[in-house]
Amino acid sequence: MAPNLDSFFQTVDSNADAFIERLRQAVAIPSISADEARRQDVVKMGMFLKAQLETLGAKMEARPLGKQPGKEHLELPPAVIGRYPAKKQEGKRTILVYGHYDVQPAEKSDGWNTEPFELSVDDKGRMYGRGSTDDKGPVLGWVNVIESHQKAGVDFPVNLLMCFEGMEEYGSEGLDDFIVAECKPGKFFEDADAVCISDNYWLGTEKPCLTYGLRGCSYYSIEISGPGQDLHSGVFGGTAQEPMTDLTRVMGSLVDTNGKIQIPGLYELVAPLTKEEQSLYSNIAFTMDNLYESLGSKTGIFDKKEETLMGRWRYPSLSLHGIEGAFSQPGAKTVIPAKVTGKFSIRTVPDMEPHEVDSLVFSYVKDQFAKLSSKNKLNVFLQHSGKWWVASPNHWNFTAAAKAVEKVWKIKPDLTREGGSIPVTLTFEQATGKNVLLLPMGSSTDAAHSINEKLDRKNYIEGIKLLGAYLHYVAEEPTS
Ligand SMILES: NCC(=O)N[C@@H](Cc1c[nH]cn1)C(=O)O
Ligand SMILES: [Zn+2]
Ligand SMILES: [Zn+2]
Repeated sequence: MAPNLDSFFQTVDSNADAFIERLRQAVAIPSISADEARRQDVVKMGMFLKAQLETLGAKMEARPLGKQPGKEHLELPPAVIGRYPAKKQEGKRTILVYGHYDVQPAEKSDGWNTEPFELSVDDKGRMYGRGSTDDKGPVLGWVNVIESHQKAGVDFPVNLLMCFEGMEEYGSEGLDDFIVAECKPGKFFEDADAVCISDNYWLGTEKPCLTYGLRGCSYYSIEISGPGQDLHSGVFGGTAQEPMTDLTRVMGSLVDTNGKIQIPGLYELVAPLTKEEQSLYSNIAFTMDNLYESLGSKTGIFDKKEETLMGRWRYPSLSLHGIEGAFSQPGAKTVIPAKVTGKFSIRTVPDMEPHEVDSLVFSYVKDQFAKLSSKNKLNVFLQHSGKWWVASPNHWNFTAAAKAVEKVWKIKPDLTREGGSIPVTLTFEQATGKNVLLLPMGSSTDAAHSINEKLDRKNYIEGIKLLGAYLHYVAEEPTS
């Protein structure tokens, strides 16, 4: 029997302003995991979340994850874990949900139209702010679901286990071992029947999706050093070998303008495209205009949607991210940087094994540098890596989510994969041995990681209904 969700939905609608206020408070905490100076804010955000859930009666714990690898002076932010209702309801399914309370860096001077850490809602209901869609909106979605059930007087349909981390945008450091340990018998997550993660996006702006695949991410640094300190280019230019010159040439050799990775052997690690898989792409509701809208330009590599989707989901990509130590301020400083560190990452796909990718990368970078015959020094290393994940959508967890989408959005969802990475997804699948579903709240134009990140009010409020409806359907769905 379909669950009666009317009073829950009405309560979400009548509390919408309070839920937006909750998001405003969360966005105001600059919980940037990549910035050491913001570590206290990351912790503050974790404590904010814990307090909100405790007020609603959830049993919460902030679990320490130890020191940050490579930065032993820094404590990792805690895993905020919880259970709602506090006491297990026997005979009901247990659903484990995951999200992250850290965010990507953001400065107004990057080009934001509004202050990144002040939620700013425009007349079209677009709620701008760092973390609004990635991932504070979806994480607070679960909090709002609990509150709406209480206010509506509706019985909570499942046992909810929660796992919220503060280092996702920095490779989920410390979390894998914690999850594995907590899924063991007698531990916090032992009785999870299925897992749900809301931390990705629709392909366009109109049609919701359920996601069953992610690319992995292997993130590298190339460090090149030479002079003992930064130099005056008038005094030393033409007489010193310059680290930045070497670095840009090595970085420029990694990938071409059309995204083709230049590292020999890399594409040989990729699973071949089958006829069956090839036929899936044309049925996905996605257009080149969806791409151009979210890209903010028409500078896509491919002209066809199928190639674009495959380029995003099932082939690897290599992106250059930045150079630490390089001059990047306005003006015309005539400096020769003494040491520069180039950052790039490779999004990996089935069947690429991260350690095989590493060894191809390291030997290619070393070869390219050797070709320069430079007297400078090279050090190339992996910062972090997370493996790709592809699951089966033929499972009651996905069936329940599809019913919830139809109930809330009045349309059947597309089944999609995603170009981004959520490193712990695979860890949850392996540690629990249960199905993992990605259930996105935001849309393709949300600009996660970019300037002017936003979440549409409609996606937030209907998204809260979707998460709640999913819990009701998943409670009733027969085992598949
Ligand atoms: N919303 C998920 C997300 O943005 N994930 C990050 C994960 C990551 C990997 N390395 C650094 N961060 C992503 O970039 O896909
Ligand atoms: Zn995220
Ligand atoms: Zn992110």
